[in-house]
Amino acid sequence: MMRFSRSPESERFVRSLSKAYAVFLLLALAAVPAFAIAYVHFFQDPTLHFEHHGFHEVAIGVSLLQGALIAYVTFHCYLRSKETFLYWLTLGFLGFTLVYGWHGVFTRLSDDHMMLFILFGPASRLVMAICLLIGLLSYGRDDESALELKPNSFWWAAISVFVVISIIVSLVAFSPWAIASRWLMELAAMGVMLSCAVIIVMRRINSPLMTVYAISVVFFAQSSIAFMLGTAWNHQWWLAHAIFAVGFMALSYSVIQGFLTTGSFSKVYSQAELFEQLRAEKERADDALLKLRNAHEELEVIAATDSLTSCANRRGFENSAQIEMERSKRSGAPLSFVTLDLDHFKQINDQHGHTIGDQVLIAFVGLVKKSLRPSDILGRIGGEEFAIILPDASLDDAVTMTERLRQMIEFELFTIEDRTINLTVSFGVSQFGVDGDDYDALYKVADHRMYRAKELGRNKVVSNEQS
Ligand SMILES: Nc1nc2c(ncn2[C@@H]2O[C@H](COP(=O)(O)OP(=O)(O)OP(=O)(O)O)[C@@H](O)[C@H]2O)c(=O)[nH]1
Repeated sequence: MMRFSRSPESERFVRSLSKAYAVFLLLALAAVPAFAIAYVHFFQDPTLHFEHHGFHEVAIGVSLLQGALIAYVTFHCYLRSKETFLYWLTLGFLGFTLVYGWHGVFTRLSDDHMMLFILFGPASRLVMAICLLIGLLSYGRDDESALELKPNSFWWAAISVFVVISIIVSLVAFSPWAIASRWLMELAAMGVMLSCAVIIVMRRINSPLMTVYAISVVFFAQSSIAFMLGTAWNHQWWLAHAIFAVGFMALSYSVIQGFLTTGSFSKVYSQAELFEQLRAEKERADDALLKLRNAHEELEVIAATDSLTSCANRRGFENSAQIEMERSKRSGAPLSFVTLDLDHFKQINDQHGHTIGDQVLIAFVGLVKKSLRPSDILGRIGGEEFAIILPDASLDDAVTMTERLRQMIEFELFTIEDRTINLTVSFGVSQFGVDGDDYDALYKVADHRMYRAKELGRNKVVSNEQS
């Protein structure tokens, strides 16, 4: 039966297709107002009006409340993240609210002083657009170390500027440039909002919040087009309000999400980003754990190794001996134990110095290791005393092997720094299960026999009590 299966190529193709479709959806969404504007422009009678002062005042009142609330929330985001972008966004909302308020206040003057009523609309959107643009230019570029909260005086100065702007707008409304300034401000607001969208696209800022932000500014830009095509109270004019309101609410939603998560616009994570961070964190933790384990193992090795000769130290040797004795117990294979002590080593130290003595110990260990089987374990018990575990070796095997070793050492000439040193060693041998059932017993017997070898004149192997 034929089955569909995933292949890297098909996966890549679907991924590219999905990405392209996501871009198309965003573009289509951003362009929705344009369709509505075109529809109203071409199919509605532009003289149709809905002049209702009370409704307008309520609508403006609601948007002012939203503006004030969102300015306050943005301000709190700013207090948390100190991002330059966020104080400009706060200023944008604040400026919009303060200037736009007059548009509502002068609703009932619209019949007699149309320009006084109208001009505050584009003025407020232009103020917001400029703040958004300046903020956007600093988006993600803050030098973390230099982030400092603005003093209170800064905010009072900003409020004063917005009040001054409102006064200027009022004055312009009564001037001969009123109509021209309306067009100029509307075009400027549109241009600045579009510039914001272009910057976001050019800088490839595609975090979820900034995507909503981009759509909002495109909505704002289109609301300016609708305002320019409409006249006060007609449907295009109301539609312009609606488009602006949708953009404003979408932007407010972003701010709320920013506030409820990281308090920052640039540091709000999508689910995908969170998973990516989680994966990276886990990788880091696994890596650290592995390093820790390796370090631990290295430490274990160091703790079980003699630093001078690099063979097992007393602790390491005893551990290995325990393991081998357990193995021998389980398998029933013989196991022998040898202790060895260098003869008259003090004389070597006295004659050649301690450093040469060290070199002799190192060379001695090298020689012994060479003659042992890989399964045999050599350990330095202390000073010039060593021990060997011989797995799978009966007492006879151990004696044969030890005798061979004894002779080899006896005839070896250790050459260290132009000095030739001769060495002999005394050995004591014991067998596991015969001379003792645990490490201490086995060691004690072998050590006793080794001292016996010393007594017998050194350079000997002793493996029983009769010697
Ligand atoms: N160079 C060097 N000497 C060591 C080390 N550990 C112990 N020794 C020396 O080994 C010598 C042991 O001396 P003794 O216990 O009298 O034994 P010995 O001279 O070997 O004589 P016998 O064991 O009776 O044959 C001492 O001089 C210690 O200083 C070491 O790490 N390096």
